[in-house]
Formats: sequence, C-alpha cells, structure tokens
Amino acid sequence: MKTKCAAVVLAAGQGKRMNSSVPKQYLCIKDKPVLYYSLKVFQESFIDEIVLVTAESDIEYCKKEIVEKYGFHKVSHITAGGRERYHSVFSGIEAAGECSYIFIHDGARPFVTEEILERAYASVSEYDACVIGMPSKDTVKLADKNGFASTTPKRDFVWTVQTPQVFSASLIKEAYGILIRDEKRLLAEGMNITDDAMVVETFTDTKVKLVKGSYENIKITTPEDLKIAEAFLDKAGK
Ligand SMILES: Nc1ccn([C@@H]2O[C@H](COP(=O)(O)OP(=O)(O)OP(=O)(O)O)[C@@H](O)[C@H]2O)c(=O)n1
Ligand SMILES: C[C@](O)(CO)[C@H](O)COP(=O)(O)O
Repeated sequence: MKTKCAAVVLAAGQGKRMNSSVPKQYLCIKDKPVLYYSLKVFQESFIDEIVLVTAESDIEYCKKEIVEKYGFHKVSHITAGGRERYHSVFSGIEAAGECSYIFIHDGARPFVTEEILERAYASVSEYDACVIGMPSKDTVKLADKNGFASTTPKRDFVWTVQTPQVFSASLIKEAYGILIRDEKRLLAEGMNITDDAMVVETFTDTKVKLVKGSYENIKITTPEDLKIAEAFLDKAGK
C-alpha cells in the first residue's frame, strides 16, 4: 500500500526553442497533444492527485480540451504557472493537497512510464529525494568562458537528468520556500535554476538519489523531437 502521492505536471512554458506559435505541449504527436501522453501515464498510475500548471490564458482550454475531453479525473487543480519553470513548480506544489510525496514532471516529456514512476516511488520512500536520469552516452566537456574544453568529468559519474523529480512534500516545500524568498539575491549572484534537484541540493542537507529512467523519456524541445516521438509511438504500435 503506497502513501499519498501528488504529481505536479508542468505545461506553462512557451516552447521558444520549438519555434511554433502553438506551445509545444499542445502540438500533436500522431493525433493527440504531447500533454495528453504525459498526463495519461499519471492518470493510470498509483498517483492520487495531479496538479496541472499552465499559462493563465490556457486554463480554460486545458480544462475543456484536455482534462475533460480525455477524462483525466485525477486532475484536482489547474493552476497558473509563472515566468520561469521554477515559478511554475512553486505554484504547483503550493496547490497540491496533503500528501507524502510530490512527483514533479515536465508536461513536455510524454514517454514517462509507470515503471519509471514505480522506481521513483521506491527510491523516494528510502531517500526522501530522487531524480530520474540516465548515464551519459557521450563524453561530457566542461567549457571555459572562451569556449575551450577545460575538464572532462569521468563518464561513469555523468548522468543527464530527466523528470519526474520526486521529493517528500515537506522537503520540496522547504527548499522552494527558501528559493522564492531569496530569489532576487540568488539571481544577482548568478544562480541559474534548471531543475528541482538542484533546489534541494542547494538549500537542504538531503542528498538526491539518481534513479534510472529511460533513453526514450525525452523532453520535446526542438522540432526534430516530434519526429523522434512519432517513431517511438510507431515502435510501440500506438
Ligand atoms: N515558465 C515555465 C517554463 C517551463 N515550464 C514547463 O517546464 C517543462 C520543461 O521546460 P522547457 O522544455 O524549457 O519548456 P519551455 O520553457 O516551454 O521551452 P523553451 O525553453 O524552449 O522556451 C515544460 O513542460 C514546460 O511547459 C513551465 O511550466 N513554466
Ligand atoms: C528539469 C529538466 O527537464 C531536466 O532535464 C530540465 O532541466 C528542464 O530545463 P530546460 O532547459 O528548461 O528544458
């Protein structure tokens, strides 16, 4: 028996790198929006409640054309996101009801699976904080400010991270509380917040466990990702 879990599914981005007038989470792969695939996995899983975060102007559209149309009845709130991803996360975790764990997921990652959610649950139950990712297939170089390779981290220790990123509810609320309170100063100091794990790494003593996801759990970011996504659906016979 699992303890209560909420998911915050992020769909408030503008998708600038996709170069499309329609935000990428609403573009179709085959005949369904990217966001449909992401929400479906959470809807059909052990997750109890889903908070969907969208642009304020898209709330009505999401309610009618995604949540009601596809029967995603676990969506308890559709809440407005903010300028940056981390603002949207903060809005989502504030809206989530009483729960033990919060799964934060990019709505633009349609190939998350129930197995990934199960692995994340097992890990967060043990460590309080985990992030889905995969060992890097490429050698990674850290660049200096002039564009020269400065260091080559040992590849065995390099992971690229995905979502969901999963935390005990009290931990993630504490970490995001500090981030939002000190945001101005942190930005002035040059902090660039690109995922949730780094918020926990920076503001708490809890170590974030890395958990294997899948190389198919891609984020739809640029136009070629839509072609790759179609190929994944073809392969799965969907
Ligand atoms: N202010 C923001 C920015 C991003 N996201 C969400 O966070 C996920 C990952 O972000 P990313 O791929 O960077 O999405 P965009 O910000 O939409 O893309 P871009 O950076 O190309 O503009 C997406 O599901 C996106 O909708 C969000 O909810 N609120
Ligand atoms: C959270 C994330 O999906 C992990 O890879 C990623 O960091 C989101 O960042 P983006 O650069 O805004 O896509």
